[in-house]
Amino acid sequence: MSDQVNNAIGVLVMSYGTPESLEDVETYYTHIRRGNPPSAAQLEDLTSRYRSIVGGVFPLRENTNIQVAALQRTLDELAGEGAYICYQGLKHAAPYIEDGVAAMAADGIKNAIGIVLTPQYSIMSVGGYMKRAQEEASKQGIAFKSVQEYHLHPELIDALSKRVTEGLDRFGEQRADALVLFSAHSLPAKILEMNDPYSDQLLATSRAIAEAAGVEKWQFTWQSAGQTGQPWLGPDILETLTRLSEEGVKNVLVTPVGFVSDHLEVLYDIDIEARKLSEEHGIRLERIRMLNDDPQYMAALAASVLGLAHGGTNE
Ligand SMILES: CC1=C(CCC(=O)O)c2cc3nc(cc4[nH]c(cc5[nH]c(cc1n2)c(C)c5CCC(=O)O)c(CCC(=O)O)c4C)C(CCC(=O)O)=C3C
Ligand SMILES: [Fe+2]
Repeated sequence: MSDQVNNAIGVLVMSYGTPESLEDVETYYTHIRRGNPPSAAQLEDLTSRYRSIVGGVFPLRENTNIQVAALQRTLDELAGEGAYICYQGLKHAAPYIEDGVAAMAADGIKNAIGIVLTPQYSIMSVGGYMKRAQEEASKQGIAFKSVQEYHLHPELIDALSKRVTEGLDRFGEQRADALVLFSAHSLPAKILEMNDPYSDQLLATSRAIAEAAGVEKWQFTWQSAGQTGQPWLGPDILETLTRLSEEGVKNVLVTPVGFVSDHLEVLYDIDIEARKLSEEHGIRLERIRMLNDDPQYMAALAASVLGLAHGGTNE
């Protein structure tokens, strides 16, 4: 098959990946740790966090599947069936990024575009996905371009601002007192020395949503930092919530801007861990509904892919 040219453009849709099952957590965690197996205590800690969010199926796996299928439908509608073919490529689970590119090659695809299911660029995060995809594409003889970021796409901002409005409405009479707390996955603080755009892009997304939703009371905080012995970007959401409670804040709408799915960092780190601390501090914590396969999110992804296909360049 691979000697036959396929004129469709391959779209490599990349996401973090999640274990297949609770038995698979060790393999997954070892991959995240670049081949170093976790200690028994680290493994138990991660497994127990998954146990508290997983009801048979791992939410991120299902949500990535749903997102890729919805993006395929959106591209079919916009460009005609067969013009673009989506493939999944995961960072830390099968089908890995390299598997996705190899599947394109097996189908005879010669031109491909990569896009990651997170809106902001960072050398350590999106840059890592793109490097692996580009390397495999070169090996397979596929011309590859990548969408670097889409953190200010109007459809994305509009979709998120609607969710903020809807989340604030849940506070009822307390709505005017509620504070919108934007959050994103922390990264090792050494990215600050690399001139990385990550934090500026996260703030730009947050500011644009606040403006679109007419929100005046908002802050940004980090979440889900790793324990590596090195400093990570802060303040962490748990510290921020403690400080807010000391300042008398009683109603907080957590709005993750770097995540687009229901998964561990949302369902555990916010919904269980941050909520528990908030309750102890007398804060009512609500969270926006995640985008998952929101049609406007799909429109933002599709427009980014089509923009690059029609002559846009890698930045
Ligand atoms: C920037 C960023 C995003 C957002 C952008 C993107 O989506 O790419 C993200 C998302 C996610 N991170 C996830 C899970 C984990 N990340 C870990 C560890 C790490 N994350 C890092 C960064 C990021 N991570 C980093 C620098 C590490 C340290 C190790 C390393 O240098 O790579 C660990 C190890 C244990 C722990 O630290 O808790 C786990 C289990 C899941 C899946 C959840 C599920 O399965 O439902 C998702 C969506
Ligand atoms: Fe992570």
